[in-house]
Amino acid sequence: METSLPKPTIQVNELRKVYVVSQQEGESSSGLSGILRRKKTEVAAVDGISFSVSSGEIVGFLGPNGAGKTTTLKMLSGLLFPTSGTVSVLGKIPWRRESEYLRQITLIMGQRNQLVWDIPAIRSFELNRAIYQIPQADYGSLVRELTDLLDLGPLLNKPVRNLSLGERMKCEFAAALLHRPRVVFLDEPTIGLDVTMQHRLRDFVAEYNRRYGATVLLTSHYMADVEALCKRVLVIHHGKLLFDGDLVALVQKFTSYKTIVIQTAGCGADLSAYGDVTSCESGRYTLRVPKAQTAVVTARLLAELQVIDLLVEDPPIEEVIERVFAQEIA
Ligand SMILES: Nc1ncnc2c1ncn2[C@@H]1O[C@H](COP(=O)(O)OP(=O)(O)OP(=O)(O)O)[C@@H](O)[C@H]1O
Repeated sequence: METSLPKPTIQVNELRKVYVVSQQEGESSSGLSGILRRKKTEVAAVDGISFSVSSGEIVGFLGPNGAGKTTTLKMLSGLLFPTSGTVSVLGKIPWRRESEYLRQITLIMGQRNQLVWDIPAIRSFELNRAIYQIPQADYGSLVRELTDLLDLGPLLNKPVRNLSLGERMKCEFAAALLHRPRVVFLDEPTIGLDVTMQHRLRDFVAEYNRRYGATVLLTSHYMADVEALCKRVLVIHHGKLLFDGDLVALVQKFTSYKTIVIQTAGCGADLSAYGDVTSCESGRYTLRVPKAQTAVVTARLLAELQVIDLLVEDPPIEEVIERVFAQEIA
């Protein structure tokens, strides 16, 4: 008997979004002629991307500024119509904005806030309770659970404008997840936060995913977020998908060298025969070595020098991603 595979939670096919932008043609002496002589140009912000995400996956969506990430997330959450292509999330077409759909998803944007500025966060939560028709019987326990997970106790009754950025983001997360969405779109959720708060929210996303099996699509310029949360990444550049696969495979595919860090007594020696020396501080040399030669060079370093400690690492993920954007495939 043939068994059919479960349908992906998110299915995107040949998705495109073209913005039409009007631009002033050349220099003009009068403002009026500038208005009259406007040229329309098209920007393909998302240019035919296809991917699918299974239930419960946390997928990182990476790309440089202007790559098309936010535009994609807006289409997936129903805020924008696409120019062409199809999307199905939880079996629904997002831009139809059916309430049954909107009740199962959320979009959290680090640079936008949904909490009302002048009133305490708990009042905004109550507003969301009404909007999402959360039964009164469940509401109390949902608020308590999120309050415990995010340590919101002392924050909920202060006007939002008096909260720090990190405190506000924790309340934003709680407000956006009160209706317990099955699909969570996160657009730069930790932007501008200090390292401790980034860590806190990262742990919270992992816990939310574990507890409720939520599917998460995350954009972040902080690679620590991506490394901690996402086994799989999608890389987008100029609206096109450059890579879809495991983060480990991405590192393997786009790196041609390893970094060897050795601790020696001092920095005086010339180690250029072993590889490119990128730095030395207090006897701690960092060398770049072609991937294929790592084992040989490591053995030589240990045999020929007085090495106190040695570490072999992949290049930092930020560097790998830059290579992907530059399409420098090793
Ligand atoms: N409303 C709009 N009208 C015209 N062009 C737009 C509009 N929104 C975005 N764009 C353009 O579409 C492209 C993709 O933008 P988008 O915001 O999706 O990128 P992004 O990957 O989210 O970037 P960032 O990391 O900077 O947030 C950019 O060239 C941007 O200038």
